[in-house]
Amino acid sequence: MLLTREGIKDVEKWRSRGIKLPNYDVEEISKRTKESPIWLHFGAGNIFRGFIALLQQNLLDKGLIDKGIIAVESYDYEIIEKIYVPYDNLSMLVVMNIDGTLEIEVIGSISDKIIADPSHSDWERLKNIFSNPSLQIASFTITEKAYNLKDFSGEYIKDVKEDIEEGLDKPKHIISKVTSLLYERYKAGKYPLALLSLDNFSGNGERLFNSIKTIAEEWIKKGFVEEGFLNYLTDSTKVSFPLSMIDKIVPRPSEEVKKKLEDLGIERMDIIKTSKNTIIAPFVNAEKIHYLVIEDKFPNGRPPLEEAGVIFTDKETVEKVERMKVTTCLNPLHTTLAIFGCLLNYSTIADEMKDPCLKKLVEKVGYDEGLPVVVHPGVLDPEEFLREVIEVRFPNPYMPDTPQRIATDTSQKIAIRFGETIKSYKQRSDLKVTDLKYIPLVIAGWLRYLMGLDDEGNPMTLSPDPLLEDLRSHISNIKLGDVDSVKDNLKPILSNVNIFGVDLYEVGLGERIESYFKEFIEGPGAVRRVLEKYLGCKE
Ligand SMILES: NC(=O)C1=CN([C@@H]2O[C@H](COP(=O)(O)OP(=O)(O)OC[C@H]3O[C@@H](n4cnc5c(N)ncnc54)[C@H](O)[C@@H]3O)[C@@H](O)[C@H]2O)C=CC1
Ligand SMILES: O=P(O)(O)OC[C@H]1O[C@](O)(CO)[C@@H](O)[C@@H]1O
Repeated sequence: MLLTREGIKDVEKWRSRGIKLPNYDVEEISKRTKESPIWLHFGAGNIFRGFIALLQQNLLDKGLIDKGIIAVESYDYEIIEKIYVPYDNLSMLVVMNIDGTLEIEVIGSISDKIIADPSHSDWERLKNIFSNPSLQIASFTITEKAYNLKDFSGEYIKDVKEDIEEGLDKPKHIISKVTSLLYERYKAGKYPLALLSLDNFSGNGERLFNSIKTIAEEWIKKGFVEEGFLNYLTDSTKVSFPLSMIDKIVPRPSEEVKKKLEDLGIERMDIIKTSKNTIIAPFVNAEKIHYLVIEDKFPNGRPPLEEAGVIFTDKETVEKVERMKVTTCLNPLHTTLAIFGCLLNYSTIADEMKDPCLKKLVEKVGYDEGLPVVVHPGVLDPEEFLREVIEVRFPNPYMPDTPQRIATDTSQKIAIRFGETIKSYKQRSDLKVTDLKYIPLVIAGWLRYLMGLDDEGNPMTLSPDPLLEDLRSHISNIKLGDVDSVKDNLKPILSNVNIFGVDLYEVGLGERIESYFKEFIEGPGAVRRVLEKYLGCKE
């Protein structure tokens, strides 16, 4: 059995194996989408295929719409060559239920794919789509770092610098590419459009807006575009940047799932790692539970995604719900498990939840330190959400999620995941920052992680992170077992407002973190001993 448009025509074969097929004519929908595109999605990776495309498939299945989504890849073209082209843009979603059952569904709602590179023939097509009045949404799952125009010293990064100098014709950075494409839309008739960031961080829409605006302003200064373009971008009845909160755990594809699919007779299910480090397969494995809350600001209309379970609401509610998830009830816990999971040599998040120390640590970070500063968003209940994360989602033994995946880019996430809670404690008159014990313990754990040695003292591979070299230049002066070697080496990190959102010494936590760190490096096994000491979790 082949996952291709031809292959899925043998309907009985797929259905007899319990695999759900699109309830619509995939070819016909693809044709209509190309004639009159409504939705482009930048970032053709796992979450797009396993969540966003599923929502559109639900609407297509119900006959509520007649167009799919066009996947756009601006960074890792191998994804398109190896995972889209050979499978006619189809993907296979494998939902891992908590009772071990799998729900398998072929997703046909990705109607076309585009390589967003000015030197590729697709670029003209992309410009045409951006000039088409029918387009309603350009959405993004491109990872948090892709929105950055500057490095930590405040300088434009190389590609951005060159894009600013060279103008609209050959942009390299995704934000310059999108700004250049928006200029096509502006020239074609100032048509409305929603630019929807679905990346997992606070104020995602605002950050997308600010980055695009910065490029537009630089191009105005250079005379490449006129002021009117900026007016178009800043007029929310024309171009909107809705905020969103996205939540579905979509781990990297697992070998076990691949084998199960092959056992069902499905061929060519190989997992690949691209040269840009994307780990991807023709299938996507994911949990069933998901939440998507979006600010309802779509100047050119949108598909009725509420019929697929999306919550549309106002900006304030999205902000609250997003703060709840990203800064207290899910992602800080995930990062906690990532750091200590790597140090203690765990290979799945679910296994970590069986470790009494780690379960207790996430309970402390979530219930004791996070919940007190959460503002109830109304549309979801924080305590219930947190309970579901700790009791149902993280412990799902069938989810092949790894601490190493979540540890990726920690330096980019830590300000939001922990810094926001620290700031809230600082602002509240009834709370003291120095009441925080477990968040500082996790931050000290991250510094210990950066030593690149597990708790036994064996070398471990650190997950990719754009600041890794920089951070390691300080940490590598410190030796496991030599508390005196700490000296002032942690100071440049812990005082860096760009990393934590606050200077941890100024708020009164720097010394506490240093002290936990010193305990963590006392020698092999110290990480486990320190957790036992502070959590009282020794079995
Ligand atoms: N995987 C998950 O469970 C969830 C992910 N998300 C968000 O989606 C993002 C992507 O996640 P996945 O699709 O699972 O990862 P992935 O690794 O499968 O795909 C990453 C995508 O981002 C693109 N990308 C990476 N760096 C880029 C850059 N500098 N410029 C432009 N594009 C770039 C890649 O080319 C690829 O299309 C996450 O960082 C997160 O913000 C949100 C909710 C759940
Ligand atoms: O740490 P990241 O890369 O943002 O991923 C966090 C994980 O948790 C989630 O926030 C769950 O929604 C997903 O983004 C992802 O599975």
